[in-house]
Amino acid sequence: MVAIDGPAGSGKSSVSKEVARRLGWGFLDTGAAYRALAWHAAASGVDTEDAASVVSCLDSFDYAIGTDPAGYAVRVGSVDVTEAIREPGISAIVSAVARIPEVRTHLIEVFRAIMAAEERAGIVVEGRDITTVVAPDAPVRILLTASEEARVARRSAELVGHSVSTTGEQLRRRDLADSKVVDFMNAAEGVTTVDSTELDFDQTVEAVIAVIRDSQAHAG
Ligand SMILES: Nc1ncnc2c1ncn2[C@@H]1O[C@H](COP(=O)(O)OP(=O)(O)OP(=O)(O)O)[C@@H](O)[C@H]1O
Ligand SMILES: Nc1ccn([C@@H]2O[C@H](COP(=O)(O)O)[C@@H](O)[C@H]2O)c(=O)n1
Repeated sequence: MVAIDGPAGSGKSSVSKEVARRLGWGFLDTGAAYRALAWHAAASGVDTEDAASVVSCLDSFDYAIGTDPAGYAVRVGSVDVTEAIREPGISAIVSAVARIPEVRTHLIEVFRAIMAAEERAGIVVEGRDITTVVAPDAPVRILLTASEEARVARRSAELVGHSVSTTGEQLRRRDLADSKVVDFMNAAEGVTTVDSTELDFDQTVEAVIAVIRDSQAHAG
């Protein structure tokens, strides 16, 4: 198993997905669950700033996600929310949902169950607290970083019709809120940092695979 953490826009999901595809492994995007819960709470008419109300949504949160890096759907009940959870409106409210302890406890159990059920030879799991909380014993743990400037530029290239300054402001606000809950800016002991600021996408994938190969070689 490979655990990858990092700040918003550092390339966690795109790089992890490609690494998993090349290795023939599964891929788990944990941020999708927090986003889907934020979507579910909003769709249920709940005030996402009110922790008790969000917690009351957990019983009806029927969440499913695939682990095939070639393509996976995110579902809440019978609704495919794969696209909807990427909307800036969800990005704006997800941190308030993710800071609630009961939510984190619940979703960490969901992640561990998905990881345990993976049938491929391994799984790449990415998020904010995978290296430290969800899977601190993972054989390979990586902090994927990039300068704020590079991350804003990459995210802006994806979000057509949004100004760079608005995108940058949203990314900074989300990192600030999220980093009050978990530390994904500094590598914990035993975690290898991959800084992609000066790397293109393919070089970053190669750098992550090199860390995995190195760890496998040392494990014998
Ligand atoms: N090394 C790189 N060079 C250039 N572009 C990159 C690189 N790594 C990732 N990207 C691009 O940056 C964008 C953001 O990447 P991605 O969505 O994977 O980040 P993330 O860390 O999962 O973000 P978030 O936490 O906000 O979901 C994507 O368009 C991705 O293709
Ligand atoms: N392990 C994680 C993963 C995500 N979060 C929260 O979810 C938000 C969305 O994550 P993305 O990776 O899809 O951007 C993120 O901003 C965090 O609030 C988390 O807390 N822990």
